[in-house]
This record gives sequence, C-alpha cells and structure tokens, in this order.
Amino acid sequence: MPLAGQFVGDGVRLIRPVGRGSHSVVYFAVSKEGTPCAVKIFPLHLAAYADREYENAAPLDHPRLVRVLERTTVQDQPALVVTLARGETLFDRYAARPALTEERRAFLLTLVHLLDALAYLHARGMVHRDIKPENIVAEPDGSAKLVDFDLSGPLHEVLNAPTRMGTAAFQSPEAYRGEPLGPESDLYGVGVLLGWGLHGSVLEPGETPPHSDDPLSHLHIILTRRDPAARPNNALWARAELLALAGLPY
Ligand SMILES: Nc1ncnc2c1ncn2[C@@H]1O[C@H](COP(=O)(O)OP(=O)(O)OP(=O)(O)O)[C@@H](O)[C@H]1O
Repeated sequence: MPLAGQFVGDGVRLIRPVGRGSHSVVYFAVSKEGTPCAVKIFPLHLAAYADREYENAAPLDHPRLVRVLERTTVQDQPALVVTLARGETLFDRYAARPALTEERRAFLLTLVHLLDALAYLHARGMVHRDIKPENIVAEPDGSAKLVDFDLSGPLHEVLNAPTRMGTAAFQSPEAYRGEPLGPESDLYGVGVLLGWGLHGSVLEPGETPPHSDDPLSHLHIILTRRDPAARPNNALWARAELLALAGLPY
C-alpha cells in the first residue's frame, strides 16, 4: 500500500517523500492540527536505528536541531515523527557552485548555525558523528538545522566492536579507523564543509588544498588536521574564529 495518505501516530498524515538516506525515507507530513512535520521511516530490520535515534534525540531541544517528537510505526515499519526542517539540503543547494564565492553570507550563517548546534550537543556530552551536506537543511538566507541523529551518541563512546561511523568524504581519520569519537571529530566534518565551500569540491583525505587567498582557508586547514589531538575541539571557539576571519561582527 502506498505510504502517502497514510495516518501515523497521533493523527499525522503522510503527504510525500522529502528526502532519502541510507537507512530511511523521510516524508513531509501534517499533524492533525495542520502543523507541517516530517516522518522518518526505517525498514523493519533497522528498528534499532529508530530506537537509538529516539533515545538520543528526544531529550534535545535547540533551535538549530530538528526535534524528535515520537517513536511510532507506519504499516509495521519503525518510524519517528520529527519537526520539519525548511529549505533544502546543502548537498542540493551547492551541488554545482562553490558556496563561499557565490553565497558567502548565507553559507557563513549556515556554518554558524551548525556550530551552535554542535556546541549544544557537545555540552550535553553527545557527538553527532555524521556531519555532511545531506544532514544540514538550509533556508534561502542560510538559516540552518542539523538533522539525523541515528549515528549520534555519547562522547568517546566505546562500542563492542570498532565501527566506522559517518560518511566517507566527511569522515575524520579516527572515524575511519573505528575509534571512539569526540567533539573534534564533528569539527573535522565542519572543516571539510568549509573546504567544500572554499574550493567547490571535497578534497581527498590528506590531499594538500589548492592555494587560496581567502582568510577562511586557515580555519579549513586547522579543522581538518589529521591528528585529532592537534585539532580544535571547541565548537564555540571555531564559531568565533570563523566570524573573526570573515570580518563579521559576533
Ligand atoms: N526533519 C526533517 N525535515 C526535512 N527534511 C528532512 C528531515 N529529516 C531528514 N530530512 C531529509 O531526509 C534526508 C534523509 O534523512 P536522514 O539523513 O535523517 O536519513 P538517514 O537514513 O539516517 O541518512 P544517512 O544516509 O545519513 O544515514 C535528509 O538528507 C534530508 O533531505
């Protein structure tokens, strides 16, 4: 049976797909009061992802994070009702143009909002572990929200078996090695995003960035240091540095 038109949870009606990830399909939906929201639907065998995302994210409440409202099911598939992030993903928005030359102010605002979200998460003892353009939804002025907490978890979590968290191009070297991850690993992803904005493409891990006269290239280089111990681990410091280098007021 098609999912569009189905009712889930407390009278939430699915309207149409709005995004797709490797673990789920996400629908635009409307609550019974008429409020737009999103419903993230997982295949049955990934119920543990839905449970983990609900456990990790339900207590979170920050303007730069979507809120996970309810754990439910849709035609027996595990699902989450989530507040809607308006706009388009950074991946869609900047697929064909370097963000920092074409839309500097909007992209800087997006990075500031991302760092606000990470500062909140890190202060609560959590790490996102999957910073990438598909997980950041931005409005035309650059206002952004971070989505997708199914890989998130406690800082420096030791898992039963080494697990490579995240998505290859944005993954820190320690995430690639399957080591426990801290705030500096999320900031590595921010650094890769910044490099993408500067150069219009994602560099290969370890690749020397092309020369750039942009003052922000300094921050790109230090946020993508391969040694996690030599990399900044404070999102608020990175936010202040970003604005100072960009010559913008705090
Ligand atoms: N709350 C939301 N509001 C609007 N769109 C959303 C929302 N959550 C997710 N999306 C869209 O759905 C896509 C997939 O969502 P999400 O990243 O949570 O799925 P996933 O299966 O966990 O993906 P991944 O491959 O990163 O593990 C996102 O890239 C985004 O386009």
